[in-house]
Amino acid sequence: MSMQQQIIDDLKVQPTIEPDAEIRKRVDFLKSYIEKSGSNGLLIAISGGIDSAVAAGLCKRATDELSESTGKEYKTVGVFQPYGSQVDIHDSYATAEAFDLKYKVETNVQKGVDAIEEIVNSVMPQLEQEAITPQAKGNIKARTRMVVQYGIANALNLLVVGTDHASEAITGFFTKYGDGAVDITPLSSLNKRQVRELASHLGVPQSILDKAPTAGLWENQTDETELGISYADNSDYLEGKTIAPAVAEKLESYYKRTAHKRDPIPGI
Ligand SMILES: Nc1ncnc2c1ncn2[C@@H]1O[C@H](COP(=O)(O)OP(=O)(O)OC[C@H]2O[C@@H]([n+]3cccc(C(=O)O)c3)[C@H](O)[C@@H]2O)[C@@H](O)[C@H]1O
Ligand SMILES: Nc1ncnc2c1ncn2[C@@H]1O[C@H](COP(=O)(O)OP(=O)(O)OP(=O)(O)O)[C@@H](O)[C@H]1O
Ligand SMILES: [Mg+2]
Repeated sequence: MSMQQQIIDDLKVQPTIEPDAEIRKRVDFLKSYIEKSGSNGLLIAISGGIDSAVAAGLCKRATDELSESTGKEYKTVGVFQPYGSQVDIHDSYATAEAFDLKYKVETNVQKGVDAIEEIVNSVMPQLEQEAITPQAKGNIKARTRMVVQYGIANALNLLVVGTDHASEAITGFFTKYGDGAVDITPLSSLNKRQVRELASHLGVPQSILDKAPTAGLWENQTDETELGISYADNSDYLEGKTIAPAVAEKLESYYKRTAHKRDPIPGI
């Protein structure tokens, strides 16, 4: 079997999808998992990007339908987590508006992130290192967001929803135990193109559909420039199409290098 086919099988990607059926299947998955876990609903961190907008739309449908069928309130809590000021925070609010989120809170992570950065930097000279890099600080931002999310989820008995999908899983493009540390991933097995298809069907605001995907961890970061691979190529590869051999090799190299983020923790 080719490595491409092996990756497609591992990440369970379909070459084509029927968006409405996918939405139904994923809403049902969330509903049955909420019931099985005995939780009161879902927490979704909303960044103003497309992945969290799609996830928020699925979450809200799931908890609305459960509330309706059981007569008990199941919540979707949207959490906006800027670091200082966030230029596109209006898109986070637009997501909440589009899906009529009753519960939405803003938890600025700057103080927490800066305090952790200071602690880490304070020991760098003893370890014969310079101050941490912007990339390492970016990962502290993602992990600080996670700590805040779990603080809220613990208090309200909610499940933390992740936005990882196959186009991120293949490159390991997430922070280990940061945005990768969640309870449930309703977008898994979709590539980025398919996430966009769901977004259109769910009614994600146009300004969000038009934006370049970004982790927003440092200035002018975009996924495609950091990785050096377009989401069109990434999605084609995951649909089993032939892409330029050099690009396929790059994707496969990311996949191998980041296996530790997808595998269970190694033990002896
Ligand atoms: N072979 C191995 N086996 C077990 N563990 C291994 C390991 N190699 C590294 N590690 C551990 O993993 C750590 C490195 O992984 P990690 O901490 O994730 O850090 P890193 O490798 O920097 O990966 C983060 C990447 O995800 C991107 N990101 C982050 C957050 C959000 C988004 C987004 O799209 O929104 C994107 C970010 O731009 C960056 O490219 C190492 O410090 C080490 O602790
Ligand atoms: N500023 C933020 N506020 C709240 N949540 C955030 C923030 N930044 C990242 N997150 C969380 O981390 C997840 C991973 O970010 P990622 O950039 O991959 O997704 P996205 O921003 O929703 O979509 P896109 O890939 O199009 O930028 C987000 O979906 C969101 O749940
Ligand atoms: Mg983003």
